[in-house]
Amino acid sequence: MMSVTYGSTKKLVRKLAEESGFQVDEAPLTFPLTDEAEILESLDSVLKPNTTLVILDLIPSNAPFVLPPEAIELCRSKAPDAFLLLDAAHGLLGWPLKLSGPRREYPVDAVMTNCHKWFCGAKGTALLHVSEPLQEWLEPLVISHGYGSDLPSGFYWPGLADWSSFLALDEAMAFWDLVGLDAARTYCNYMVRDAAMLLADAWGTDLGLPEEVLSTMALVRLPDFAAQTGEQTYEEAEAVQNALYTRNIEVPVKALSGKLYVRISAHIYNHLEDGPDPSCLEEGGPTATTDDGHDARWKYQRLAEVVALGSQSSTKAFLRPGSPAGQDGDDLLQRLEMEQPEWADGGRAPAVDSAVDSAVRRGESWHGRVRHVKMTNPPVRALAERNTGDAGGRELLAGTWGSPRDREPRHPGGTGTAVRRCSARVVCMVRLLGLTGPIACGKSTVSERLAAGGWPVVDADKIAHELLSDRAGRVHRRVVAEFGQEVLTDGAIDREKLGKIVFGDPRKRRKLDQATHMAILWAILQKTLAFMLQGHGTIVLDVPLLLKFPLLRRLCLSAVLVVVLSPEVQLARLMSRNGLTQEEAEKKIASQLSVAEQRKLADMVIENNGTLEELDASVRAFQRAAPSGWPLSWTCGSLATAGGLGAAAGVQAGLSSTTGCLLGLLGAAAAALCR
Ligand SMILES: CC(C)(COP(=O)(O)OP(=O)(O)OC[C@H]1O[C@@H](n2cnc3c(N)ncnc32)[C@H](O)[C@@H]1O)[C@@H](O)C(=O)NCCC(=O)NCCS
Ligand SMILES: Nc1ncnc2c1ncn2[C@@H]1O[C@H](COP(=O)(O)OP(=O)(O)OP(=O)(O)O)[C@@H](O)[C@H]1O
Repeated sequence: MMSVTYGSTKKLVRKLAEESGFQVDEAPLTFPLTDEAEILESLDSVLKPNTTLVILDLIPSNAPFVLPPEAIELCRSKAPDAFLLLDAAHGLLGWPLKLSGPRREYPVDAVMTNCHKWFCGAKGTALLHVSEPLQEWLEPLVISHGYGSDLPSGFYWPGLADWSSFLALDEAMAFWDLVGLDAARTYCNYMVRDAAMLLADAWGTDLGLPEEVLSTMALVRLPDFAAQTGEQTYEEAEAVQNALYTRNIEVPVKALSGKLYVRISAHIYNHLEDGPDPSCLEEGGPTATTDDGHDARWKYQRLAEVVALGSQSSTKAFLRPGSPAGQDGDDLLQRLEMEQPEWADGGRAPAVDSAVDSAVRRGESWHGRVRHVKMTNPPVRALAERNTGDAGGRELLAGTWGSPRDREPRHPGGTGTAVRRCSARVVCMVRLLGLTGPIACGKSTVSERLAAGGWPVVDADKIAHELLSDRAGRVHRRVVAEFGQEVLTDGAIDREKLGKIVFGDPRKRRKLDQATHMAILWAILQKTLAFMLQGHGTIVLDVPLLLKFPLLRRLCLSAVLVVVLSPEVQLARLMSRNGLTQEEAEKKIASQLSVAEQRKLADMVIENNGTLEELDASVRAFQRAAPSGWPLSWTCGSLATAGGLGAAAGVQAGLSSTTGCLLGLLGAAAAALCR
């Protein structure tokens, strides 16, 4: 391990060493560190061929540099048999930690990290990843029901575990999908470097680490205090840290190479004015630093000021803030409060406080409140909007997905109302999400992912194919009657032939629509009802020509998600997927509404110009951020409308007109009552 390895890890290793008699070597480091090569040299000096265990911090808490990936190669070459363990406690935001796959950057034997720090999960959540060949070494601390099955099962049943923190991780992941981890990291990095410079300038000192190894934290050397002599120790660091704490400043102080350093951090929930404008993320690097004197950086200013004043007084006075003014020198806190009254109440940024208060007043649920606070925080909102990049993203952030009723207080009438409302929701809760977009935009690709995330999909294209291929069916009959034998191959409708006819001719396309659309709608309703009866809460209706089904769109759907892409990418993907010439592909595209027109249908938009990985991230973010639950009246409205439409379709499908009319009337009455 290194001299800066985390304190509790060191204690554990030393205890194990005492018990088993192995030797512990610490790679020494001298601060300030000027070059990351010093880290490698230091490691090189302690690694031996018979080293059995190497524990490295990805970002050591005591000296937060990002471990150079070459350190892993070095360990592998100098200590080939060692078990390599990476402690990535600060890694889930600090560094793009890749555990597997060809671009695995830290190919170690095991990685562990908490999820509650930078990742914003609940306390008690963590991640342990062990490389496959070594997984058989791994034993849960408690042997229980799952033991002996596959590896994860062995860990699942340790007894009276409380799963709530673990389950809440979904919320954290959805949050990061929205905000974008890479952008967040960059934002924090600029902010922390900015703050570190400010402090070093104010104190006339230097940084403990070179800028290029910083992630979301930095070390800044404290100025020497008046009576300070010789090497500074851990105890002195602790005393200064406590002295700052009593002045409403919470910052870790470290003693490194005989000097004291503060470790500062930046997270995205820091108030916008604390750091750079998110425009620093645009190409060309950092632009705006907040140097215009408004209350930007007030926390850092305050730290700078308190320490600067402290360093002028005697160390003794600084360490005894409670002493009355005049005795033992200055009472710093009193002086500061006179000079900067707004600093006296210390602590939290006012904007966050008021956001929490107003959310609580509105009676939002815990999740809603957390999301509200996170999303109304200016830098978080700016980053998330930048990440999702469209009005759809903003809708999600504002939590307005679905009916405005979702924003009402959850349980205004007390527990009884809450329970009644909940049971009504359990019985009737269903959301029908329309998924549409121009040809080859990626609807099927998106719906596959939504289905993998647990939302069943009704696929209109697939329904159309099934209807066309049913030789005994009405649709088959009507199409053959309309287009003749020339669309058949071996007695079956040949979609390629039919496509060639209709995609070049709007009149023929209309004929095909007339022959198919009612039956398609009917089948959509049947399949949707089947999914509803199976108890699904959200059902996706993948309907490419949603515009042609206005009743379905307006009356039944909770929201419409449109997948869009640029015309060039669309053309390329269509040609490549269907093996079409440019002319054929252009004909198909021209037979539909333009991308711009389809956008107008959208309650939410997913852009699909990027890679499949990017699409994955957008879909996951969308799915996680979607609210659960759907107000009863909307569901009744949807059901009733579905009933009405179903009746109409039923007539079309051959039921008696009286039955159809009765069903339709019932549906319409229910819809009118409920909406
Ligand atoms: C024309 C047919 C035979 C072509 O079949 P093929 O297998 O080549 O294409 P596929 O069915 O996968 O459709 C691909 C895409 O073409 C577009 N498209 C299909 N039909 C139409 C149409 N009538 N008008 C405009 N665009 C259409 C949609 O974007 C669809 O996603 C087939 O699409 C069809 O039967 N269409 C009529 C039924 C319909 O409207 N389907 C869309 C479901 S809402
Ligand atoms: N982000 C992406 N990167 C690369 N290829 C993609 C991406 N998204 C979709 N594709 C590919 O583009 C093609 C069209 O996607 P898909 O079939 O999902 O579109 P669609 O909207 O369902 O098409 P249609 O309108 O014909 O039903 C497919 O070959 C798919 O694999």
